[in-house]
Order: sequence, then C-alpha cells, then structure tokens
Amino acid sequence: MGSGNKKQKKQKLAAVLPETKEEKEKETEEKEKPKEDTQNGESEHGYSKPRVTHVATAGLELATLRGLYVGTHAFHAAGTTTTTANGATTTTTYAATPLAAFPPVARLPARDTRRILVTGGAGFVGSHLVDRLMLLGHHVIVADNFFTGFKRNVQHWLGHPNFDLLRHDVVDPLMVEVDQIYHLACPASPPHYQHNPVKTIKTSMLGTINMLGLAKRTKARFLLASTSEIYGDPEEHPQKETYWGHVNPIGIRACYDEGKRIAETLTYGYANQDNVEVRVCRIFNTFGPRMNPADGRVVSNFIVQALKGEQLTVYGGGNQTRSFQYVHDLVDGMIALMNSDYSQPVNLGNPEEYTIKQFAETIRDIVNPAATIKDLPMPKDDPQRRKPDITRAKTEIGWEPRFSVVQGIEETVEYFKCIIDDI
Ligand SMILES: O=c1ccn([C@@H]2O[C@H](COP(=O)(O)OP(=O)(O)O[C@H]3OC[C@@H](O)[C@H](O)[C@H]3O)[C@@H](O)[C@H]2O)c(=O)[nH]1
Repeated sequence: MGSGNKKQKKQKLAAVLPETKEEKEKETEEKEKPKEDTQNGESEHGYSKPRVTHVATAGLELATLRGLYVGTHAFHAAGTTTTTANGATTTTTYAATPLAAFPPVARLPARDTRRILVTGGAGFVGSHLVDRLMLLGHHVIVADNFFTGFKRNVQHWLGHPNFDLLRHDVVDPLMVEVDQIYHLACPASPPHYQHNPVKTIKTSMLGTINMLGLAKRTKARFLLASTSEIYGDPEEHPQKETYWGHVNPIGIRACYDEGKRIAETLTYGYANQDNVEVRVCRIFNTFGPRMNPADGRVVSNFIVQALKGEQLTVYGGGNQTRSFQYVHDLVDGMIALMNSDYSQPVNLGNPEEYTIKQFAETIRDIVNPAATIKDLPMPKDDPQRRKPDITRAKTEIGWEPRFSVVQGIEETVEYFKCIIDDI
C-alpha cells in the first residue's frame, strides 16, 4: 500500500512537471519544421517550443490569420464612437461597415473545390475552421443558431461568393448539397452547456442524427467534433483513445459528456450500417482569439481578469490539471483528420499539462504580474486530471501541436486587448 501510494504520487508529480532538458532537446530536434518557419523565441514561462510564424495547413502565414481577428477592422467598426450624455443616460453608438475587400482566397481548380458545411461555424473553434477553409479556396456553408456563436466571428466573409451563413439549429433537419460536413454545433463551456441541459442533449443527439442523415443522403464525409469530456474524470492518465472513460451519467456534466458519447455511437452506427465515411476527433481544452470572454472557461476568465486588474479565480485550490492547445493547432488537426484515411477516434490536444494554479500563475506573469489569485469552491464533478496521449494523431495523421501554450496565451491576450473595452 505504502509503495503504491509513492508510485501514485510520483506519477502525479511527473504529470505536472515539464520533461527533462534532454527530453525537451530531443523533442525539438525531432520536429520536422522548416527552419524559416520559426523564430527562436523561447519563453521563460513553463514549457518552451520555437515560436510559430506559419500554421501547418498549406503553410499559411499566422499574420494573415491574425488580420482576421486582431485590430479594429476585425469588427468592421468604422468612424468614431459617439457618446452622448442625456441626463443620467449615456448612449454609445458605433457604425458597422463592410470591409473594402474580402481577404484573398486561393483559386482552386473545380475538381479540388469542396462544398463544406460547418455546423457551429460562427463559434470560437468553428469560425477559425471557416477562415482556413475559405482561405484554402473551398465553398463554405455555416449553420449556426447563435446560442453561443456570433455573426461577427464570420462577418468578414459575409457576401463572399464562396460563403453562405444560415441561421439554423441542427436539431432541425437541413437540406443542402455538400461534400464534407464538420459537425461542431454544441455549446462547449460548462456554464453554457449546463444552462439548458436537455437542449444540450438534444443538440448532440438530434443534431448528430440530422447531420449524419445529411451525410448519408449526399455521400458527404462527416467529421464529429467530440471531446476529451467523454473520458469523464479519468482513471487512466494520460488518456488514450482506447480508454472507455469514467463518466457520471446523472451528474451536471452528463448532458455534454454523455451527449457526445451518444454522438460518437451514432457516428459509428451510420458508418457501419449505412457506409457513411466518418472521422471523429476528441478535442482537449482549447483556447485562442474569439473565445467568448463571458463563457466562464478558465483561459478567457484568467486573461480577462488579469487585463482588468481583478483577482484570478482558481477553483478548489487549483491542483486539478488540464492540458491546453492553441486553436490554430486544433484546426490543423481537424483538417488533417478530415482529409486522411483514418476513421477511428483521434485525440487532438497539447500534452503540455499544468495544474490550474500553475496556469493562473503563468497567465498572471504574462499579462499582469501585479494581479492576485483568489480561491473559489470546486464545481461538482470537475475532472481532476486531463492530458491527451497523442501517439495516434502523430502516427495516423502526422499531426502534433506546434504552438507553445505561452505563445498561444500571448496571441490570445492581443485579441482580448482589442475587445477589452466592450467587455
Ligand atoms: O475561473 C475559472 C474557471 C475554471 N476553473 C477550473 O479550470 C479547469 C478548466 O475549466 P474549463 O471550464 O476551462 O474547462 P473544463 O476542462 O472543465 O471543460 C472543458 O473540457 C473540454 C472541452 O470539451 C470543453 O471546452 C469544456 O467542457 C476546471 O478545473 C475548472 O474548475 C478555474 O479554476 N477558474
């Protein structure tokens, strides 16, 4: 018993500490990155990776993507903001105008152009995926009910001949002609998906049935955005795709994690019974620009709190762990998976694991070293540890994360600085 405890403690410690210097150097050497793709901007905070200047898919410049969400033009706000005082009332107005020109997109030969549906395409992850697919030259249809998505996330494509935006809830059937479906629609932040649990289950279940039915009719390839939450509060660490999970089926998170589990079951049901071509990615904690500052997730909470000089809210002492990936890595992984021949579930996440307390300190150090940390109660059923095993992603689709958490945070902070006045 004593030695078992020791072993457990050792494993727990190993899980939160960075690898040894030798391991890190070996990992860096093994990365097959072209030299000109990076600048050597190693950080003093936690894990380090070379700075990324181009994303993996089609070697697109990071600066091109940044131009779509950092800076005033990202919201198309033009002219001056007028504030008029009238007694006790203050009215603020702004003028939204279209961009003078759309971002240039690749011109693809007709045989390579795909008609791609992205459900939840106006959300945080979906909108970045839409940017990539548009820039690559495809025709994109976004279906979103705007429960947690925003039109402004895809506003820069409105009116583009390759783009359609539908206000549509996936619990209702959708009739469109498509070649690929990325099915992302579902609130992902715990406070949002717990807000109306029955609706969350309907979204995952009926929404997935409807989109799989569409894939069956159109013979489109279907990719399900599943989640690390299907592993629940895991007893296996790190989590491999072969792990069946440890989920409380009647807990407050069940609407989301059981919803996604049934979505996976449906996906393989349609694959086995109706020969629908399917792909499933299990997405681990992801952050980046266009996160909703009020959605209650830890990265946006900590960054906004630090920028505003408020206390960072760590729940339950902060010894629970999470592994955070930057959104552009995730999008690279989703596109690589969709276009691969691999049909089993694939974890997409960054194995850089932090305790939430370490993570709060990292964000504090980057954003506002004067900020302080306060402890709040732990939410019910909060998973204690989470870290992806990404061996399958590396071997089957040739993907691994390239952004360090620190670079991702710095990029995200730039975005939040642009919108901080509106929060
Ligand atoms: O202000 C905060 C917010 C959150 N936390 C803690 O930080 C950890 C991460 O919380 P988040 O809400 O960001 O995300 P969770 O890991 O709980 O859930 C996420 O899992 C993976 C994805 O599918 C989803 O985006 C989301 O459900 C939790 O332990 C939470 O208790 C804080 O300590 N302070």
